[in-house]
Amino acid sequence: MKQYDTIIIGSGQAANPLAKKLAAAGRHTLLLEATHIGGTCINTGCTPTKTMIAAARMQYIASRASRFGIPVETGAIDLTAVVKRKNEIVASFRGSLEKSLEKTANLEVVREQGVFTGTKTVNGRYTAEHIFINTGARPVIPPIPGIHEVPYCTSAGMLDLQKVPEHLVVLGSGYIAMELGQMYRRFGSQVTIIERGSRILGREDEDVAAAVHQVLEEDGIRIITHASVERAAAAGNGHVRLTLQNGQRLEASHWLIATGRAPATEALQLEKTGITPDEQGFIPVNEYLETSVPGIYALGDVKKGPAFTHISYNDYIVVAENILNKKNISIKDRPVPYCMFTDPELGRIGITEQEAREKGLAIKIARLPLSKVARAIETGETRGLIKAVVDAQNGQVLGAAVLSVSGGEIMTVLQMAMMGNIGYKQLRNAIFAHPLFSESLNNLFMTLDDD
Ligand SMILES: Cc1cc2nc3c(=O)[nH]c(=O)nc-3n(C[C@H](O)[C@H](O)[C@H](O)COP(=O)(O)OP(=O)(O)OC[C@H]3O[C@@H](n4cnc5c(N)ncnc54)[C@H](O)[C@@H]3O)c2cc1C
Ligand SMILES: NC(=O)c1ccc[n+]([C@@H]2O[C@H](COP(=O)([O-])OP(=O)(O)OC[C@H]3O[C@@H](n4cnc5c(N)ncnc54)[C@H](O)[C@@H]3O)[C@@H](O)[C@H]2O)c1
Repeated sequence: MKQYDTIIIGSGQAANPLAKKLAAAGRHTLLLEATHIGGTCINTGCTPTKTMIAAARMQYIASRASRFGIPVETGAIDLTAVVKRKNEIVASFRGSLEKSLEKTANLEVVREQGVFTGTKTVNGRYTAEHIFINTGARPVIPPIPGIHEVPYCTSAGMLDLQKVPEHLVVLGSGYIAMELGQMYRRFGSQVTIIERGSRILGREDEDVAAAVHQVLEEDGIRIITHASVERAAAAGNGHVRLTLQNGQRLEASHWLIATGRAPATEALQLEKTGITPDEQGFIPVNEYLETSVPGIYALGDVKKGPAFTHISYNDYIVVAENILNKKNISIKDRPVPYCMFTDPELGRIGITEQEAREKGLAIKIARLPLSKVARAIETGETRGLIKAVVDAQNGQVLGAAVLSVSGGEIMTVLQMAMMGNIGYKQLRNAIFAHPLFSESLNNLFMTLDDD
């Protein structure tokens, strides 16, 4: 049995900085990774999608150039070149991470799947007092009759296609569906999105989701809501025939399943540690990310909660500070900003209007269409809106949605205001450089000018 101070299972977004930090603090650390160093974010998530979405935006800009007086001829996109650029960027990110882990003293990286064989024992030969589980999540495949007899893709497979799909049908309408659906539409595919709920982006406010819906329809994407696939069957030449619950039939050259992600806990054999996952397989943790077994922690998507890279990274900060610096940092009430990388982007922070009303909070809503923003008009990017939820009593910003070019960056300005307790009246009168998108925060909060 090899004894370590720390074992980390999975090279996710918390694992890598944590491994380096603990090793540097003199703790003999083992990092086990089943496939690629860098986890989902670098290999099949954020990095590759945002790299390819940049190509789709380039195509969009080129296609509109003549409206700006610039004579640009656009043709079919070269998907092979797009994928090659993506592979190079992914390889460079992964390569530099691998190198930095390799040269970390006190750290061993082993390419193995981690499986518990005892409370604090992994793979029958490694043991440690502290064990961190950072194994992430995998796509959920819904139990649709016929699904396993036809070809379908998950998000990872969509990033390696060498030919633009003729007709891409996307199941689901979360971030993956929105980002990849719009990307392939811009690459030249016919795209249909199927959502079982009454609208896309079910967690967002209705007006915000409606604005995204409008953008996608303007881009030529067909969206079918209240729809579920009753069965799937092969339709010849590699195509798939999907029958909806109302009898409607769709023929897809490619079928993307984007119906959510489930925690990667099955292979861990958690029963050997005494940890009981919840009914969806997530590992329950307390506000310090400790599981029910002292010394074992769960970080990132494998625990329940928002599944984003920056949240997993913050999980690392929380445990590193608490263990090494004897702090008492909790994940309770931490801000959860996020950004959906459609074009325009949807930057989000804090509470939605819907959540605030359900809680019975006294709120004011500030709303500004991008068509009223000088910078948006000048740059020809008037699609979208900015919306903020404000505490009616003390004027503090409680949440915001920014559907705009650079919407994530503008949202971050509002996040900073929330972190610094800067109320809407200060933002309304603040001096922002003209003509920035962020300058429109003056106008956004002028819409609340009742005093
Ligand atoms: C298509 C896509 C796009 C995304 N875009 C964004 C984005 O723009 N912004 C954002 O914030 N988030 C995005 N996300 C989400 C983001 O990728 C995750 O939230 C993030 O990677 C955090 O993951 P993690 O730290 O939990 O672990 P992961 O990054 O999922 O890594 C887990 C690692 O553990 C390994 N592993 C699993 N089981 C075992 C085992 N038993 N033994 C050893 N190793 C194991 C896996 O191989 C993997 O390498 C995206 C996700 C997808 C799928
Ligand atoms: N920009 C980003 O930060 C970003 C980008 C991509 C992914 N992610 C992360 O990846 C995770 C997974 O994303 P996702 O888009 O797969 O899932 P999701 O959970 O966000 O959305 C799934 C959607 O599929 C619908 N759905 C589920 N089953 C269905 C069915 N059988 N038929 C039709 N519709 C169905 C749901 O109603 C929901 O709208 C998210 O939690 C997110 O945190 C983040």
